[in-house]
Amino acid sequence: EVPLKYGAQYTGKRTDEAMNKWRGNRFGQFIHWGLYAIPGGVWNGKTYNYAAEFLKSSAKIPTSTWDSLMYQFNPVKFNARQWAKMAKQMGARYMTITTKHHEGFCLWPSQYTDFNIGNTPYKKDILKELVEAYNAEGIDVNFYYSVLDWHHPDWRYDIKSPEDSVAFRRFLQFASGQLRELATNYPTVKAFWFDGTWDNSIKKNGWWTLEVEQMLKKIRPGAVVNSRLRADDFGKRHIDSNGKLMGDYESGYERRLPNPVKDVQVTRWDWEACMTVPENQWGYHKDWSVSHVKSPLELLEMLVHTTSMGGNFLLNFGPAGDGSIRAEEQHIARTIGAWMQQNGQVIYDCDYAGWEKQDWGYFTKPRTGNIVNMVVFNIPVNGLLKVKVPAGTKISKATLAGKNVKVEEIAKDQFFIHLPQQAYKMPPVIVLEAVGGAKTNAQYQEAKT
Ligand SMILES: C[C@@H]1N[C@@H](c2nc3ccccc3[nH]2)[C@H](O)[C@@H]1O
Repeated sequence: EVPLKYGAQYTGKRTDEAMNKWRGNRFGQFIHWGLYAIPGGVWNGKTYNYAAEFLKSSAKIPTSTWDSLMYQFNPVKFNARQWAKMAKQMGARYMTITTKHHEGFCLWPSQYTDFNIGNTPYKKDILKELVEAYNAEGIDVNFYYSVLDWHHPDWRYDIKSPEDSVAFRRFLQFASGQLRELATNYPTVKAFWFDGTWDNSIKKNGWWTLEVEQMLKKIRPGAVVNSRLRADDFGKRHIDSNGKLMGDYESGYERRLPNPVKDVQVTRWDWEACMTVPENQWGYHKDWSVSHVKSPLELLEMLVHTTSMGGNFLLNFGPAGDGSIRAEEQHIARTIGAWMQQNGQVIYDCDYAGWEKQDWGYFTKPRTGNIVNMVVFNIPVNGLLKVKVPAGTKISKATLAGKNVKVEEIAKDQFFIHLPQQAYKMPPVIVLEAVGGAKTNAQYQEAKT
């Protein structure tokens, strides 16, 4: 091991109450909302198909022009309570909001920059409205914060001169101040989701990333911080030079999920995947016809896949500039919500079962008891669902929607589960009572980084 001052501060999963709640939440709503939602990917009559929140760069818009969008921000259809009710109905247990994205515009009245909601026609503190509305629905609120800031004159992509060092040190003070005010003024915040931390300027200031993590946890004991913030003494990010995860959970899965067979080592720590509905749109884009738009079922399968590997799934919504939620996203919330209403118990507080992944779908395991859940996405044509279980496991009971289903042993540690013949519109859940059987030795090598 190399001695590190700014590397991982601990190893293994946190087991304090705040982290157990963060882990058990399992399903979150990501919200990307900022000035980029006003043009929605279209500039001077031209549609840019790249991510809408990058329109400033894809349309090569000067900062002064982009920043004047602030004077147009007046979301007349914004209703925080309606958003929160929709998220509740979807079954989200937490919500992560972009307090400030790469453009540098702040959804809260920051004392550290005028480029904030207070100087828009809307004027009011949108962040406060959202925190209160979501907390009132029993939904935890986490803050996304982009360190990368296209607006701030002291931002640097790299440090190549003494002037760069002086400017960037001022920038880091600015960012620390903003984070302090976010942690202090919104005391119910539960976690911080850092982004925009991949540039050399941050890699060369790993000390600051540890200082921020420690400051936030001092102001908000129990706060959860993602690995994406952190760089160690040598600029290694997420995982330090000794192969140890920094921060409280691994946050490298952006628009992709770990493979349930090849990437099973991800289960050794907490992690979260964030996902767009189109191929690559986080902010509102007027034209979703240019790429595949994932169906509610595709997204539900990703949620179950994530839970089955011990991770959290953060599904993105990009509200329009007027504060409305587009029809596709409302449909997703309703459809997933209907299934979660009946089956949330196989997601919330559930984890990796340690059983071998099979083609029919995914296993999840509640924290306590000898239950293993099967979420079936691929229904066998003959109605006989073949299940392999760890050596020596006996299945004492199997139920589908509370009714017993026949379990027929067909070989050592292999069973047919007789599925009721019906049209399955949504994935059925089979609850197994399983006893005995050694947990498959899901031990894995420490990551070699
Ligand atoms: C969580 C996601 N991360 C941001 C992002 N910025 C990027 C810059 C370069 C390459 C990929 C990026 N994703 C996206 O805009 C979104 O906020």
